Amino acid sequence: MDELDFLRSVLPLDHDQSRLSVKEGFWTTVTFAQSLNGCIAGPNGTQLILSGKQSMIMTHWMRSMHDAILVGINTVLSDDPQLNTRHLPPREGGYQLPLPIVLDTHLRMPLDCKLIRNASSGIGKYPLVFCTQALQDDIRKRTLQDLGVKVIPVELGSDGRIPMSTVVETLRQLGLHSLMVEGGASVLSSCLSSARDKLRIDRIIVTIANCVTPGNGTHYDISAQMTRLSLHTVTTLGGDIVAAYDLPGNS
Ligand SMILES: NC(=O)C1=CN([C@@H]2O[C@H](COP(=O)(O)OP(=O)(O)OC[C@H]3O[C@@H](n4cnc5c(N)ncnc54)[C@H](O)[C@@H]3O)[C@@H](O)[C@H]2O)C=CC1
Ligand SMILES: Nc1nc(O)c(N)c(N[C@@H]2O[C@H](COP(=O)(O)O)[C@@H](O)[C@H]2O)n1
Repeated sequence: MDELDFLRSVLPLDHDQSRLSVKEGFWTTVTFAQSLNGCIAGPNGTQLILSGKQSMIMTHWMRSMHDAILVGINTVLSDDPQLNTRHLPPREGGYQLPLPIVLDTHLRMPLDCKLIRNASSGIGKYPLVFCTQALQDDIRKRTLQDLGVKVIPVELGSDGRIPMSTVVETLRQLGLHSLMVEGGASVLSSCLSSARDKLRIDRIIVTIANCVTPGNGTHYDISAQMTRLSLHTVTTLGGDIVAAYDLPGNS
């Protein structure tokens, strides 16, 4: 099985198998890469390239299939990600890029981050940033908006965070139909925790890279009880294991 065969077997794709096909509803994929000892980043959130070449290409194909891609602000601060599809083979017309979504409660997004720089150079979409309602009239909001960033202030949940249900509802209202959640650790924790009540997760896709990572690496964690997922499909890509899971109760 290659990267595309894997994705065809785990995602509901359209007739030409290039995009997710969920016209009426909304599809959420949660995905991340981890080392064999369960780390998604190094100590203090230092970025680690865990995925091998093939599983990284699989992630970029997955990006090209979703309408939006979401990360937490710490991921932007530590990795300065591009969230694009640059590892895919060049083709005429390029690939549709997902809209970058950042959960940035206190609007800490650097004005010179790659997401903004790429968009202003015409090689990416301007990110959509969710922040607290308290920053509705803040100068930081206006500064980001002046650069082209779309900022959406929302009421925080009882945990002081942006509720994932509000994010999904907003994306639906914007006419988007699919979201790929890429992390980091806190976002994965809150998504996998809130899956029990508000956020419907349709597929979890994990790359288990063939590496062990040193030191006190970064893990995600959930405080709720143990949950057994159901294994949908598993394959190997290069030296990595790539597995797709469903949450219990999702049909
Ligand atoms: N291996 C992988 O696949 C990935 C690894 N990472 C790694 O994760 C690390 C960053 O993880 P974290 O520090 O945990 O930060 P994070 O990227 O998950 O961002 C967390 C921050 O987002 C904001 N936020 C607002 N609403 C939230 C909500 N509902 N849930 C969670 N956060 C919310 C808060 O300010 C919170 O502190 C980086 O080192 C990065 O390299 C990130 C993505 C993928
Ligand atoms: N699939 C995957 N494998 C890894 O080894 C990773 N470190 C990540 N990290 C995620 O990808 C983002 C970087 O994106 P760009 O390469 O800049 O497009 C990083 O911020 C994490 O979200 N993913």
